Amino acid sequence: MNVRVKFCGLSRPEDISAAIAAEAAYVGFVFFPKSPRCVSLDTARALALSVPPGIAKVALTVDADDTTLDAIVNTVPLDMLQLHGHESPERVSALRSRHGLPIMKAVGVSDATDLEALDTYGKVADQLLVDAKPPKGADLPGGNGLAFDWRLIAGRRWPVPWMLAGGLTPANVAEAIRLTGARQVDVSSGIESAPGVKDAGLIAAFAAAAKGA
Ligand SMILES: O=C(O)c1ccccc1NCC(=O)[C@H](O)[C@H](O)COP(=O)(O)O
Repeated sequence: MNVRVKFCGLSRPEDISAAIAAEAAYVGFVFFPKSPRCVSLDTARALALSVPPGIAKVALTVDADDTTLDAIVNTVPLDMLQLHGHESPERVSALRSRHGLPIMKAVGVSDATDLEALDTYGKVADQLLVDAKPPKGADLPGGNGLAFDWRLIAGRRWPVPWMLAGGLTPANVAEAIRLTGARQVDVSSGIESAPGVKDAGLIAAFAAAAKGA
């Protein structure tokens, strides 16, 4: 299956090289100060400028205010915004108009009651990121390396493209794709040798496993 892969939380030139070699469809830059993957505007700009055409550059933010988002969008050449906080459907629509960029809204899933939010955001976002819900009290709203029960979304479809995320690794991504029917997958922790440190071997292995699913 031709599965499209997003590598999230890249922070070094060698991460971009590994993502290019692995035929990434998307690369993600994290702008969340508490994250070990957080990049400065200057770093993100330099990395984004090194990404060849055909790979979408995504900025990940968490309940960011307009000033912060304006600075990101005006500094970093981007193709998409990923909203990973509690942004309302109205905020998603407003940011889509304000920045003229497609919006991917992350929705955390832990049980069936979380699925309604996917239907709601599927009406206003350009893409959905179907992620694991962070545990209560977690420092990070995403990127925790935790998976949810993929059977919850087996056979589910939404009116916009969607991406599966949460605890994916080279070892489990093929099974996750088989169970959910995902055509796009997103990974961060599962391609790291330590928090925030991407590993080129794991990036290659993840892409091979996803594309071979
Ligand atoms: O990666 C972070 O540090 C992060 C911080 C704040 C919000 C979201 C964050 N990451 C999201 C992702 O990298 C992924 O989109 C997704 O949550 C999957 O992450 P993982 O389970 O680590 O593969």
